[in-house]
Amino acid sequence: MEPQIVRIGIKPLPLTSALVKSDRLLVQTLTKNGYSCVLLAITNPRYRENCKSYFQSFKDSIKEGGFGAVPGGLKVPFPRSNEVNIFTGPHTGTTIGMLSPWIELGANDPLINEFSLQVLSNEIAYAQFLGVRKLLLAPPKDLNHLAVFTNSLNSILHKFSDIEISISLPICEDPQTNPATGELIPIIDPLSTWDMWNTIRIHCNYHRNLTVSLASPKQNIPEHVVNRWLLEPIRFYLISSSRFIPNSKGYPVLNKYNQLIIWKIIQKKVLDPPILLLHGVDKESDLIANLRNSSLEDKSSQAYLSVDGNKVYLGDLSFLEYLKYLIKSSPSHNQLLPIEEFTLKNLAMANLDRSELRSIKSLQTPLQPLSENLNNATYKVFEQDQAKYECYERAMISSLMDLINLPRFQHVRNLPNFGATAFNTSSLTVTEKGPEANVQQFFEYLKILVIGPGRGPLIERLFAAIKFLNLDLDKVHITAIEKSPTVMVYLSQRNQDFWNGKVDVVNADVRSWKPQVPTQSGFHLVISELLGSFGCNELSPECLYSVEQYCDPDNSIFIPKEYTSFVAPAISPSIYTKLLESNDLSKFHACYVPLCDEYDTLSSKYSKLWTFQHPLRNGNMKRQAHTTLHCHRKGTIHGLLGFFQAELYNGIIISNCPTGSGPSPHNLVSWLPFFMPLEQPMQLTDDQELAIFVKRDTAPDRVWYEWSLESYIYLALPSETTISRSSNNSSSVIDQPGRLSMFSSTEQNGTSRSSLETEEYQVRVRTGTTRIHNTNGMFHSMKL
Ligand SMILES: C[S@@+](CC[C@H](N)C(=O)[O-])C[C@H]1O[C@@H](n2cnc3c(N)ncnc32)[C@H](O)[C@@H]1O
Repeated sequence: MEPQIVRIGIKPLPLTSALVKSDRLLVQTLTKNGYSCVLLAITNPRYRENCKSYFQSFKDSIKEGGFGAVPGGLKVPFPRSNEVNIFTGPHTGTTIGMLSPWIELGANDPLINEFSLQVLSNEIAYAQFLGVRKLLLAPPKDLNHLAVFTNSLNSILHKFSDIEISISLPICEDPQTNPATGELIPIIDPLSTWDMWNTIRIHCNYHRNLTVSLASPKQNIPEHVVNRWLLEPIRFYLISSSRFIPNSKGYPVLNKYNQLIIWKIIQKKVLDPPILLLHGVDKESDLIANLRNSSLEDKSSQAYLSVDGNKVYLGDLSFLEYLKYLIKSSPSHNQLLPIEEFTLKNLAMANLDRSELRSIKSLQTPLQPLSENLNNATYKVFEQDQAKYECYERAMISSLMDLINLPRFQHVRNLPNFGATAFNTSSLTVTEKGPEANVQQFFEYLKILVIGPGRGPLIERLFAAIKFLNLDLDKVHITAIEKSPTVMVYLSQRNQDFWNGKVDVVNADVRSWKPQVPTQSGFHLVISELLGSFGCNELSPECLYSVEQYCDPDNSIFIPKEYTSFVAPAISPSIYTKLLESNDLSKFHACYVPLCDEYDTLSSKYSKLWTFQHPLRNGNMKRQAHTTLHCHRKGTIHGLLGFFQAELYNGIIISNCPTGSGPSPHNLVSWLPFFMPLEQPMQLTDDQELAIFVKRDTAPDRVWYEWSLESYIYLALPSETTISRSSNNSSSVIDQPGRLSMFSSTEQNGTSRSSLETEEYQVRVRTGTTRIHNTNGMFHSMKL
């Protein structure tokens, strides 16, 4: 799929539409002027008046007990030709429909609600007839009856299965000004509009045809609000002309924060970018237009249309030109993490079908390099991660230095003139016939084992490290064990062509491999990269444990030396929707590698689960961890994101934790996170605690993870209340085993129990829980 071109549309003023009269002429003229689409109201004020008077007479007849005058008898008239704004024609392909904002879909009065639903149904049916498939709907007016609104909306979504309804909302509440002082009052809940959308979407069970359209903010808004919206299906991003300011030449420009939001949205949503929708640019009284009209000679950017001899103002095209410039300059204002840029670019080039991207097919299951052979393209993608190989090379240099400082390996150091020829690793020239020729037997080889070299990038780096240290290659013996027979063909060729056969390349599974010659045992350095997104999920512990018997447990060095798994609660409505649409509950019990534009963590930190250190010394590969995390912000958790951090050697760290969990380079691109979904999303309000349980379990032939969550709030209760409630066991919400976890803040400070009678207790109350997922690895496991 090619990266999608960002489109710019326009919402003309109702007056402009009325003056032009022909919707076809208006849409075609505006698209000729450079807009991709035009938003028009489906019906006009005449329809509103007609509907309202029908409703009034219906209500009157109910009162009078007239014929058929029961609420069920309401039948709102369908719009007539003089009551619609859009007619058939080729232009409907570039027309977006706006549903009437005057209806009250959320009215608690059943009659008004039914009336509104019927008006909406009529408008949608007409839009469907025209082939206008994307419709914009105004937000609910009465937040106290949101359920009424969503119930009507839900029935509409089910009735019109090919229509997309986009609810328009401000990206964030606008701050109010204190009328007395004129000062801005800070926004209490910057996620309030997101919260409204989230409720609507949950009520409608993540319906695929329900999207959101966001209005750009008046003031700068917190970054976490933008990030939250980026996970949502944003169809239109509305930009009012009032958000623009004139630059020094009088041209309209956006301020920095509005520019950044647009760049972030179009970059992160490059696979399906929203349409940028300008409105208000055809206001005759527009400040910027007036300013420019008076200061500039050039009026060429003012668009007009001649209708019945009159000039109708279509707006100032410099707004459109500015947005085009913003889109064009987006690549030089990168808002993405290196891994996001890398994977989105690869995805955009992968020529995926659009519907595939939205389906469960786009959810990859994690690679299993142990049980499946990777293909050439996958290895090539790995090899693009220069930062990873640089870390490995540094770890190799550092570990080799430590080894050659040992008295027994002094002889490996420094050969006169060595390095002049032998370590040109791209055409390695070794003078001996074979690795053991000319080498006196009393020398101890420095024996290095590379496990799973793939196409050889780690071996290449190993030669670079040896060259850097100017070691005597004759006294180094390198064995490489690769289990995939297919990549072995490439690796053997590379060994002959570039490494002069210096590497003893073995095609075997390291777990069943046995050394054939003395140089193939007693390894001093073992290098591998069998790490998955969650650390141990590519079964590195199992593979590395099997070679410990051929190493010196006290002196051998393993790269990586250790790796730790982490988790964080994940927000991912997009993955949840895909899993839901699969109609297969078992899919909620498998693990995935998500696309990088469809997840975020709800907590700012990650919870550490477990660590594998090499050598392991014992064969216990089972692990489990029960940890807690604090979530400051509200949100819906759709799963857990798994990450890892690996220490390659003495402080050289690699990790895929996005905000870092240690001094790892920020530009690693190999590992997206690991995703463990929840069958039932979990709602959290602000400042809740999350308890996470994850287990790594094993059987002789496989390894799997199980996971579950619980959420808690802390309540401050006077001590008497706490004691009486818990002593009579009347409350099931108070954490019963947690009577141990009930604690007094003063008690923690060392004050005696007897002095606490009137103190406050903090009680940890469980507010939610999930089931245990993937019990006994029934749905997902990694084959051994
Ligand atoms: C993640 S890839 C890394 C490949 C290479 N190091 C790179 O950076 O491109 C893991 C490699 O280890 C190999 N492998 C996995 N388990 C193995 C085992 N038990 N024995 C030998 N090779 C194994 C796989 O075939 C694959 O080539």
